[in-house]
Amino acid sequence: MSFLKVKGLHRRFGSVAALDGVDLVVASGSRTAIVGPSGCGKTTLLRMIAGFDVPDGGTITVDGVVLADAQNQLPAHKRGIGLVAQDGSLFPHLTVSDNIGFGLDRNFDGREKLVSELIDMVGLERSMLARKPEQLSGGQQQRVALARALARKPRLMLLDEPFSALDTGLRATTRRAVTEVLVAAGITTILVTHDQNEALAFADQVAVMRAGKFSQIGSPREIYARPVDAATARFLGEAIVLPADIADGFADCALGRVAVVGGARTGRADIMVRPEQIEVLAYGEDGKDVTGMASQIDFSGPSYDVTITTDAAAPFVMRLSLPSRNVLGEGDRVRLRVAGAAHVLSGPGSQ
Ligand SMILES: Nc1ncnc2c1ncn2[C@@H]1O[C@H](COP(=O)(O)OP(=O)(O)OP(=O)(O)O)[C@@H](O)[C@H]1O
Repeated sequence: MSFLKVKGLHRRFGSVAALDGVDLVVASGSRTAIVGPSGCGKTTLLRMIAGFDVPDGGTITVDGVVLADAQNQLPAHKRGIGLVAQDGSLFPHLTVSDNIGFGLDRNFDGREKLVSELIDMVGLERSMLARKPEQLSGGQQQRVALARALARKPRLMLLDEPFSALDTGLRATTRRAVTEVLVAAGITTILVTHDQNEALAFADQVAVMRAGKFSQIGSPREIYARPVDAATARFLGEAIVLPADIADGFADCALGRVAVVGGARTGRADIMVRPEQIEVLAYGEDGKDVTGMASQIDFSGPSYDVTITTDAAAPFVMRLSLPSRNVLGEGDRVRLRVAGAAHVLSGPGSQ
């Protein structure tokens, strides 16, 4: 069931079209991740939904109620939407307890109990309630910011790169903890992130933004395996894009004859395979496989990076990361095979 609907949203700042016709539908209780390069409009969109900025055109509705359109603007505090920003934005002079309870009525009898429940919910010790934010780690501060946003029982939670200031380990732990809390509370959530792995791991719907609009919206697997174009493919991970001749469900390309998905497309088109689909096998005579040579080996413990150049008259060069079980040597010969199907990218010139 759709919960949030954004339709035709526009916002200009001078000559910059920060939002250039954004459409988005978010289902009740779901998790959406918005990814896209810096400056593409992600924060502007969240600020519009939260009610901190006003669109030039388009509509935002939640549960069938219009929050913003050309005529109406529901004030931010009446929208029932929580926002957790990159730095948590805690009040430095207030204790953790007062930060969490900030939006609650001072005279509300159950205030202390609710604050204690919220700190439990985000997995922090109650002994931290008396501390000031500066006495907490970055990850703990983000959990307090989440508890503060949850205190107002939001219908929709907006997370604007809330984990980006944390180092890799803490980032994954905090993300998992926050996801658990939001899922348990059944709160519809939108996460903005630069980190494609984070987006794919967090969301049931990923929306890829480019220059003020979404280039593709879909499930993490769909977006990863079936990107609309090469730019979207590369934004979500390493991609090998190569020209091919397509007929009868197969593509003839520099990696041999590869099965394709993507409709009844025939003729010349670009195809994409993910590097993990490339099987690098010991060299040997097998007329079906493409052969090549290894070079530029960078060993980094569990895996290593290697450049493979195919043996064709017009060689195809690709950089792969392989597990360190059998590290290839400089100049080693290999056979190559593509596991699974390649994806046909849409349109000419999608490279
Ligand atoms: N208040 C403002 N005044 C002028 N330009 C603005 C304003 N806010 C945003 N912009 C511009 O609008 C565009 C979109 O900005 P926005 O902050 O939404 O991008 P973003 O995708 O969130 O970027 P980042 O990932 O770097 O945070 C940018 O070109 C930005 O410079």
